[in-house]
Parts: sequence; C-alpha cells; structure tokens
Amino acid sequence: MSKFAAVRIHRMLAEGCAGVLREVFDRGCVLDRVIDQTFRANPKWGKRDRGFVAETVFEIVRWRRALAFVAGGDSVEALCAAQWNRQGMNIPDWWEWKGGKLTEMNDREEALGSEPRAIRESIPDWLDARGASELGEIWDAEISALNHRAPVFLRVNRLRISMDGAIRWLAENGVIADRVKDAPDALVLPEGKGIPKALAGEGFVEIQDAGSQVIAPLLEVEPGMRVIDACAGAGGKTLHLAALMQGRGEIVAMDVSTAKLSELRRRAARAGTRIIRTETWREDTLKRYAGWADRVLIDAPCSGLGTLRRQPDLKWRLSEAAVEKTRRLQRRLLDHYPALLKPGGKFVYATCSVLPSENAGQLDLLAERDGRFKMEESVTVSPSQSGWDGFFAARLSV
Ligand SMILES: C[S@@+](CC[C@H](N)C(=O)[O-])C[C@H]1O[C@@H](n2cnc3c(N)ncnc32)[C@H](O)[C@@H]1O
Repeated sequence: MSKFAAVRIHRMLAEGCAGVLREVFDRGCVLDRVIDQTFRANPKWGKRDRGFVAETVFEIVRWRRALAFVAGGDSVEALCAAQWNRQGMNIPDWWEWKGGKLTEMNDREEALGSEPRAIRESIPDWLDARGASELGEIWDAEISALNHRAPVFLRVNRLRISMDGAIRWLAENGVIADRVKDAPDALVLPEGKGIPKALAGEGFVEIQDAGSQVIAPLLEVEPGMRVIDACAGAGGKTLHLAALMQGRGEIVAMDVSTAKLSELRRRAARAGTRIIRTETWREDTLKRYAGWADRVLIDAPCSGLGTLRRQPDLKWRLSEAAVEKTRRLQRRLLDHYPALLKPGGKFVYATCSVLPSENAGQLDLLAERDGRFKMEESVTVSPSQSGWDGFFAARLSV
C-alpha cells in the first residue's frame, strides 16, 4: 500500500497529475522533463505534494495499459481513478472519471492476472511480440523486472573519495547507502530514497545505475592511455573511465550533441578530472582521429529498453520502425568508429537494450562484414537476474 493511502486528494494536485499525463500521452513529451517543469511552475507545492504527484504519474505511465483495463477506459481521468484506488486512496467525489462502479473496478483488478501478458505487464503488442521472439522464455521475467521501481544507485568517484569515506560522508549528511555485490564502485540507497541535489553536486558521487557501471571497466583502460568515448553524451561513462585511469592519460569525449558535451564538461570539472577533452562530431572528426586511440568506447544509441524502470514513458514513444532505425545507426557506428583505434587497440560496444538484435546480433553481423575483429569478452546484464538496469557490452580487439 502506498504511503499516500490515508491522504485526501487535493484538487490542484489531481489536476497537476492529469496535466502531466496529457503532455506525456497526447504530445509524446518526456515524463521526467514534464515533471520537472510542473514542479518549477508550482513552487508552493511541498515535498509531500511533489512526492504524491511524482508517484501517481510514474505509476500511471508504467501501468497505463493495465490500468485502462481495470478502469474500463483509457482517459487520463479514468487512469488516475484506477491508480488512486490501487494506492488505497479514496477517489474524490468531484473527480469526473466517467468510470463504472468501484466494485467493478475491483473485480477487474482481480481479473487482470488472467489477461494476456501485454495487458498484464502494460506494454504495447509490438513490444511484447518483439521481446518474446528475441528472448523466448526469459522475456516474461525480464519485462516483469523492468516494471519494478528502481532504487537509486551511486558511483563513488575514487578520484575524490574512498568507498568508506563516501559511506561516512553520506551518513553524516543523513543518507544511508549500502555497498552493492559485484559492483565495486557502487552504492545503493534504500527503496524510495534519493540523494539531495546539493550532495549530488559535490562531485564525490555520481548517480549511475549499477548495470551501467559494468561498462567502463570492460574497456580495460590503464593510466596514460589515449581513449575515445565516441558517444559520450553527458559523460556518465566518461567520468568512470577518467577515475579508472586515475586521472592520467587523455580521453576525448565525442558526441553529435554539443549541449550534452557542455553538460559533460561541467560534470568533469565537478568530479575533479582534467584529462577529458570534448569534441562535437564533424565531417572530418573520423579522419583527424583515425588510428589515434588505444581504446574506443561505442556506447551506442539504442532502444533504451533496459532502462524502462526509470523511463516507463519510453515504451509508449518507441515503435518497431524506430528500433529498426536505431539498429541501422548502430551498424553504421560499428562500421566506422573502430577506425579510431591504433593497431592492437580494443573497443567496447555497449547498449542499454535487452534485445539481442541490438547487442550480440549486431556483433555477429559485423563479423560477417569485417573479419578483423576478435571478440574478447562480453557481458549481458539481465534486469531479472541482477536487479539492475539491462545492459550489454562486449570488448573486441583489432
Ligand atoms: C547511450 S547514449 C550515451 C550515454 C553516455 N555514454 C553516458 O554514459 O551517459 C548515446 C549517445 O550517442 C549520441 N549519438 C547519436 N548519434 C551519434 C553518432 N552518429 N555519433 C556519436 N554519437 C551519437 C547521442 O547524442 C547520445 O548522447
């Protein structure tokens, strides 16, 4: 039962929830961003109000299809009613959800378990068919795990603080964090807990899922090396690489997005590393850096299906055609970016997808097109087996 079960629903907050949901469902906006904008537009909402709105909309986006079945309709008002009922809250009399009776809703909640998986697990039909055809029997466990709420994981920045030091520093600031088995730099916060923005901004720790922390170590970087992070984004893995290189060597962080790279520079300064340089991809970048690097990380754009726990809105925006377009881009990156390596260099190809066609399947196709690469090691992080986001990474040598 939700911690909000005994709370009376305030009209302003209910309308706030409905507004967020319309932006996400009708206009295809990104849930996290809409929540942020809504909170900024309503500065008088307290911590509890924000918690209520965030929990309501996250759960409705996650369970949209199942809730529509339970509510007997998929209007935003009906979805809210079904979710509040699930949370053990009373649906206010003034909430016009045009649904059936509460008893009918409760009956349908019980019947939900016998519905087909796509309805039960609240995913589009195309995604269920794709998951089942690529993953077979384990799809059932994976999609179920991807519907759980994810805890917050931190990566301790070893350039600035030790593991014990970080645990002590967090505790002194009221944050309890535990070590994570098999993820040497990771800490996990208790369910439902976050880290205050001010602490996250100190540079001692970065918010990063434990699954994502598997990737940088696979590149086997050493202090003094030349490394290219070819799809660096805002630098989650670049910062990890810099820490593994103990602040010695050179990392060139590349991306097509200048905005993401400027965020990366801000984070790098905060993390206390000076070995990262950023480069926006241009026509001549590949030529200028050809044969330059000891290591290349291709953290490729992907469907993102391994991160559905944290961004459930993604499943309603994605389509089979969009996933295929992403696969074509992945093939292009694999055809071109290994040219950045010196002879004897190594690259890691990584995604946050659970679909083999974006992962090992891409490397099988690469092997057919180009026989120069030798597979050294690969890791698949399964959400159901690890409790982490889903990732794939493989190291290949030239
Ligand atoms: C999976 S995200 C990277 C996440 C990032 N490495 C991190 O750890 O935070 C993929 C990135 O690839 C970038 N991208 C898209 N097309 C690209 C291309 N053709 N070359 C390089 N990067 C590209 C996107 O802007 C996005 O930032």
